Amino acid sequence: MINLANLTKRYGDRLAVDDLTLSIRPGAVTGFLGPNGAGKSTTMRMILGLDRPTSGTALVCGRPYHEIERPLRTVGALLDARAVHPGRSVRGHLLALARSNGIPARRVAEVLERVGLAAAAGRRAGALSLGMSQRLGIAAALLGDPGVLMFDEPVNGLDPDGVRWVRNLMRSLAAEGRTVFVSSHLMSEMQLTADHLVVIGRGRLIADAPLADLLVATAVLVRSPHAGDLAVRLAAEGCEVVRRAENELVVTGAPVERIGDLAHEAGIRLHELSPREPSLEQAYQELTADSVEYRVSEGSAR
Ligand SMILES: Nc1ncnc2c1ncn2[C@@H]1O[C@H](COP(=O)(O)OP(=O)(O)OP(=O)(O)O)[C@@H](O)[C@H]1O
Repeated sequence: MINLANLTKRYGDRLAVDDLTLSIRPGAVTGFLGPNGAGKSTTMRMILGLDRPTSGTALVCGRPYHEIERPLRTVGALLDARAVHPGRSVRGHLLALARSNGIPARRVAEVLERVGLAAAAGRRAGALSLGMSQRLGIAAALLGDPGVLMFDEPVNGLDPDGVRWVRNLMRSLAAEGRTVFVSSHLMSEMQLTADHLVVIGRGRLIADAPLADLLVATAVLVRSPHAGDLAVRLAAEGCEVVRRAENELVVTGAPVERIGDLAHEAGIRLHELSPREPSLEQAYQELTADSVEYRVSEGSAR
């Protein structure tokens, strides 16, 4: 459990984090969303005792970070995957961390196995690809078997396999009853990963709600030459289905990805699959419209 109460950080005349009060609960993946410069990293750094709040408190399991004995056993974090001693081996990096935190050395082999780096244990940490560095950073976070985990943009720069791997890991860590707090600017990713969302803009809390609440209005238009069969299938999954024309359905109650997967599993061809109402991406854009610091104008290069 992480508890923030009136958490505030000011840099000069700039309010990076502005009076945040919220709780991040165990047994769920909580996505932490916000445009660039919204204050996500600063919030995470304050939770980890790396930045001092100007006012307010950030508690992990009821205590400020600096009062936690052997903190790696309580909270593990990945903030910057490249922050390793480049000359050390993968195993050596983790062993040094384990030693300085009173963690038994056998945990090193366990976490290397869990993140799929067992075969790379002897490689130099500085020579790893970005994806492998992320895995090493995650291994370090898991070393003390902590109940609270925080990841700052863990899928940045990963290929689709890496992204899927991180997603599954987050979900399994939450299923084990841990608190998983993960920042991202990728709404589509959070839509697939998170159970709960915290959205901030210009340091202020914009939304703190279950993912399902932010997706409530989502309806998906589906066109298929076998719309009737698909409608039966979707209804059996608990979706609400309106047949608008011979080949056309409007479906609510499942995200677009799930509908596509169901059609695929049933071997039903689709001619169109498109969200009609606000998706999380759209809901997020509306929520943060007033708080984007640097906006790219329509039509300019991205
Ligand atoms: N050490 C610092 N000194 C001065 N200003 C800072 C410092 N660190 C962050 N800021 C400012 O605080 C605000 C919040 O930054 P922060 O990095 O927390 O945002 P973020 O949501 O993590 O953004 P991004 O997604 O771009 O990483 C920004 O305006 C940033 O310029």
